[in-house]
Formats: sequence, C-alpha cells, structure tokens
Amino acid sequence: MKLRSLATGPLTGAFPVPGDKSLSHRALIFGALAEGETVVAGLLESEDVLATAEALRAFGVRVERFGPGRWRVLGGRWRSPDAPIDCGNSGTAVRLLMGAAAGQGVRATFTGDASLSKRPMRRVKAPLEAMGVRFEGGDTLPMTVEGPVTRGIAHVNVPASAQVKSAVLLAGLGSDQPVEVAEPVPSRDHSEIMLAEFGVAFQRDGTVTRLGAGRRLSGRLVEVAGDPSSAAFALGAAAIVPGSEVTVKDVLLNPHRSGFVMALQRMGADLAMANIRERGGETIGDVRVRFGPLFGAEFTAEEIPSMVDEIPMLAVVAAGARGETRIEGLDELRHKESDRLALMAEGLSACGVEARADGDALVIQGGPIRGGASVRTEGDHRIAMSHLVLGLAAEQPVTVDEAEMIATSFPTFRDAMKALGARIEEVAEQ
Ligand SMILES: O=C(O)C1=C[C@@H](OP(=O)(O)O)[C@@H](O)[C@H](O)C1
Ligand SMILES: C=C(OP(=O)(O)O)C(=O)O
Repeated sequence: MKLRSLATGPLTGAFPVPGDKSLSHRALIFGALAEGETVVAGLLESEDVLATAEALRAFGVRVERFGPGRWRVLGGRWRSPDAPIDCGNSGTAVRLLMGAAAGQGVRATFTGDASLSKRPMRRVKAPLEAMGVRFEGGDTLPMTVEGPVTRGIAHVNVPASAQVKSAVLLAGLGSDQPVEVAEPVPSRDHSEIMLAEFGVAFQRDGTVTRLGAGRRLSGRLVEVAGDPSSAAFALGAAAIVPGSEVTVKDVLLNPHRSGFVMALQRMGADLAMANIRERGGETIGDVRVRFGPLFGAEFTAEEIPSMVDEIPMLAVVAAGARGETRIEGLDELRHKESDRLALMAEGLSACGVEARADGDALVIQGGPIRGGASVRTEGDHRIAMSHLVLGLAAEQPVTVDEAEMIATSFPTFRDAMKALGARIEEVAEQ
C-alpha cells in the first residue's frame, strides 16, 4: 500500500498516542513467567506485540484479550512448542523470547519475516551460549534454541542493546547462576524496572546490573504508558509545520527514552513538559510542542541509545531547521528493520533536502523542503512514518511505499495524525 501526505496547515490538539511497544512486549512476557495472573492495561495492539502474545500461547501460556488494550496473562511453566514461533517483523519479540525460553529450559525454533531474517542474532546467541544454552542454525533466523541455562555470565553490553541485556536477564531468571550485565553506555532499563515491580531482586552498582537471589515473579497489574517513539512523529511534526501546537499526554519520559524530546529542546523548539510523575516505576508526563524557529545541532554517539528509534524523525526535524545538523554514532541504525542511515539519506535527498551519510554519521542541511517524491521504505515502519511527516511540511506531497508495515508499531498512526488535522491518504496503485 502507498500513502501520501500533503501540507494542509497547522496541526493542533491532543495526540492519541498508543501504549509503549517496549513495555507492551515486556508486560506479556514477564506475565507469562510469573506466578498467578497479570493484567495489562493500555497494551499496544500492534503486529509486533501481537506476535509476542501468539508466541506465548505456543509456549502453553494463557493469554487473553478482554477489552481494548486490556489483556490477561496466566503465567506458569512453559512447554516446548510443536511448530516454529513466527516473530514477524519484531526484533524485540525474538530476542527477548529466546532468552526467556532458554531460562524455561524449553526448545523452540524461531522464524521471522524477510527483514527480521536479515537482522543479527549473534549478539544474543553468543551470551546465551556462554550460559550453556544450545543453538542450532547460523547467526540469523531461522534458529533453534534449547535451554536450560547451566552457567553464569558477566556480559558486557556493547553495542548498547536493551534487547540483548533483557535476553540475558530473562535467561538468568530460570537459574541460580550468577548473572550480571555491564553497560559502558546505558540502554533502556524497562526490563530492570518492570522485573523489580514483578518482585525480582537486582543489585545495581554503577554501570553493572546483577540478578539477586529472588528470581521468582508474581503476577500484577501493568499500566502501559504512551510510546515516546510514536509520540515523536506528532511532536516533531508540530515543531516543523507552521502554526502547530500539539500535546501528548501520559507519555513515557524515562531518561533512556526521552532523547528525542531533549533533542527538540536543544534545537530551540518551543516545548513544555507538565504533570511529571511516576507510575509502575517509570517516569511519565505530558509534552507540548508549538511551532517556532529551530536550529541545527550536533548529537554524539553516547546520546543515541536514548532516541535510537527516533533518529529517522530527528532527521526530518533537522530538515525543517536552520543550518546543519550532524548526528554521530549511527552504526546500529544499519541493523534495524532496514538500513535506516542509508534510507533516510536517500529519502530526504529525493525530497530535495541536502542529506548524506558520512561514515556512521548523518548530516542534514535544513531549509525549505521541496517534497514531491516517492520514497522507498524497504518495509520499514519508521522510515514510512517519518517521510509522511516530512510531507506535511513540504511544498509538494510525499509518497511512501509498503505503508502497511506501519501496523507493526503504530496501527492507528493515520487516525492519530488525522485527529491533529493532517492529511494522509491512500494512493491507488497502478
Ligand atoms: O528493548 C527494546 O524494547 C528495544 C530496544 C532497541 O533495540 P536494541 O536493543 O537493538 O538497541 C530498540 O531499537 C527497539 O525498538 C526496542
Ligand atoms: C527497531 C525497532 O523494533 P524491533 O527491534 O523490535 O524490531 C523499532 O521499532 O524501531
């Protein structure tokens, strides 16, 4: 499916942001490992998260939907599934489930779509093998994993990956071996926060996280906060579309996820945060952005993990700013659903923006955005959504291909953008 966006004036109002994807995967998986019942409210019902729910059913766990965003999980011992587990497009699903399955001592084969089948799995296989877990297959899907965990590990999480860290911790939950993860550059810490809420004991000592003796989870209520990676499309759009003012309520503001909001501030955006509070161990709050002048800025490699999925949208904001923006340390972007570094340089250039990859950096010259191009997304949801936002600030419409993939992380994207007054329409295929 092709979608096209057009500049139609200011974007205004409250953006209906769905639940956070990282928290949604974790709520289901941790619930499936816990004793008793877990109830999840505000679950993101996107294809990636539904793949996790389906996988857990194949492991013999009861997972039920009882209302919009409301799910119930009855945890317990997992069994080896009869058929391969299809994780679709989701790196988070496959990497976290590999760790959890290993910890449960079961055997499972994992598959995924064409994009996921190209993504690197050595990073999760190597530490799990060091923990005594057995693997069949190469370093990409399909792969078979077989627990149990028989050895401890002191893992150094480089490159900073919350998925790998979570896989190691989840595998460790099923054993009493010493398990620790050191993080020279911190990645998102949702697993540590939510596992602690489920009753798991941790020691956190500077950059090192160690599993304690208490490794049993008890079922609980998880209320999922709004997804900052989805909110970024609306906040970024408001910053570059003249006359806009957009608010996002109850969005996750964990410091390891708020890099994009901080980046907007650094570029001079008219931005305010309010109602900041804690829920379920996570910081949440409201963010408001008003259109105003923006200026190019420099971002370093250390800042990337706190906005890793928002870099495509940051590049679009940079296109609407005055002067040059340089974003360093983007090697990890080459290993996402597509090579996001290459595709952003390509898509922005096609829309008349001066943009180029310089080694692992992305360099963008801001200015008027011509648009008027059809952009190749290689089925990457974030490449599609970012360019659709670009079209809202461009002189001519922007079209993206394979837009059905937006449903992997943000199935309500079009309606949510429409609620702000944006025009995003389907293009008839010839
Ligand atoms: O743990 C998570 O929920 C995620 C971690 C990040 O990936 P890496 O662990 O590969 O950095 C991120 O890109 C992904 O969308 C979600
Ligand atoms: C990289 C992403 O997700 P995942 O790794 O779970 O496929 C993303 O949502 O941008």
